[in-house]
Amino acid sequence: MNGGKWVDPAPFEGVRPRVPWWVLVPGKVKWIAALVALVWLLVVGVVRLVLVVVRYPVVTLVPVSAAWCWWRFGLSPLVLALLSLVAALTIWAALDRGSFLRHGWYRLVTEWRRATVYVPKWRSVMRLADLAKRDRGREYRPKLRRVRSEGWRDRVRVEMVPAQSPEAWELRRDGLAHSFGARSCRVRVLRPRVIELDFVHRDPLLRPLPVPALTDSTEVDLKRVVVGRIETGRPWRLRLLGSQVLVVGVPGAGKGSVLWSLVWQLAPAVRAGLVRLVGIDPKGGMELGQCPDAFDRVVYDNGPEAVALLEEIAAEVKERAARYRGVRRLWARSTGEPFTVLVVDELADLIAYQPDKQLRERAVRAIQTITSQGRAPGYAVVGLVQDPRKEVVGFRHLFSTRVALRLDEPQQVDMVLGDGVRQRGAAAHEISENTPGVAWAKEDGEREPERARAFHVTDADLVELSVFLADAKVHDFPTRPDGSGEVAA
Ligand SMILES: Nc1ncnc2c1ncn2[C@@H]1O[C@H](COP(=O)(O)OP(=O)(O)OP(=O)(O)O)[C@@H](O)[C@H]1O
Repeated sequence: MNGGKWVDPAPFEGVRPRVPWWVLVPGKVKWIAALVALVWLLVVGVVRLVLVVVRYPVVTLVPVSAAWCWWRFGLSPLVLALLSLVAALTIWAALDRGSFLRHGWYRLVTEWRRATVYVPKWRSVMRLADLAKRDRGREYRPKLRRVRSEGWRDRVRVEMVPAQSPEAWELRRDGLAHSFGARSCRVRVLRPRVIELDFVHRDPLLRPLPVPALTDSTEVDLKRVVVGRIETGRPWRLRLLGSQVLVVGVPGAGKGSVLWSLVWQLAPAVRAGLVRLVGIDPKGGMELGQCPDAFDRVVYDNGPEAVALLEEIAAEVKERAARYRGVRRLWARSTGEPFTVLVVDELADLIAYQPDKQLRERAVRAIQTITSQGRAPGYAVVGLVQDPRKEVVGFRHLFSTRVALRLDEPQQVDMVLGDGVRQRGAAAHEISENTPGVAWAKEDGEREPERARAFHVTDADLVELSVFLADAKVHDFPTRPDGSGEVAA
């Protein structure tokens, strides 16, 4: 003892044995923890198994069913079942190829591509493309979700890592396409944190589309006029009511086909007087002169006559707008007034290349009035242009629907479709010369642009259109002198 304190005469100097903490946990708790861990492992295993079956239903369920069939009934019934399956699939493919591809073949392709392309390469591509991030020793890797193959493209759903934006993926589109063996890659945002990558393997718009048959039905929906087909096979619809349309493309890109597809679909309504077409063709009638019967009025010039027509329409727009003010917000059939579509081929000839400054300025003012105020009173402008530069169409923003056919430079795509749309994949400057009529279209307010092809309206179709739209004429047939009315053979 030292002043009331205990002093150990011989302190223990050996290494104290270190026992793991769980040794100290009471036995009962250990048993419960082991049970919970076992159940957890079991649940994880079952969930993983279910996920594998959900992701690869064909390659898991078919062999498992075959094995069960063999074990239960023997080899001969199994062979018979497999032959019946092949026969059923062949009949299905022969009877309805579309549904066989969609629900049968593409499912198999989906599983194949997921298992052989996306899963094996995902981790390394994400790391090399700098899309996976490390923080405090933990790796944050984008998650590969659902894969769907549609033949021409694979849709790969991805859950981004925190703090990642779709722009990071848009910047790496080319690298991703090469890494996963696709021709191109596009990025679409589905919802917060989830994007879908389209890996495109071939162009579904390679073949020209014939125009549909002309009908007598005047029930054309001016908000969704079908002018062709989009990549997925659905109709390509252009909005005329409540919108202004700008179509841009280099010579030979197929601007004419977009224009005539519109006119073709409007033809029954034009014939019934529900829609009025007015045209200006500064190329002297090279384009609109192919079917003048479609137009209520048409001017083949970019001079005073064309400007006077524009000013007349601008005045009509103002007058109708004044009448509608406070009564209705948007034109409707019930007004009894025709919906007017002003078609201007080579818009730049009127508003940029016209050498007379006064005429040019008057044309710009009139077109600006029609595009900015024409929406509500039922006036739509369809402007066709080869060159989208600012000096040429300084008020591109007034056109709420913009169509970019084949263009020369990437900057032109930005000018037509707006900033950032090309980065998402709308590469109008990469459209092939061999596919005229293919375009990227974008409506204001919609994030994603659509790739589509307009109907191919041939010269023969235009003759048919002229006949359809020409006023009914009564022809006098030669009659016999006796007045019997029979035509001599
Ligand atoms: N949708 C289409 N499908 C198939 N071929 C098309 C299509 N559109 C146009 N073509 C063909 O491409 C060629 C050029 O088309 P078009 O004259 O319409 O181009 P454009 O852009 O109007 O040219 P320009 O500016 O010189 O008038 C024509 O031979 C036409 O037959």
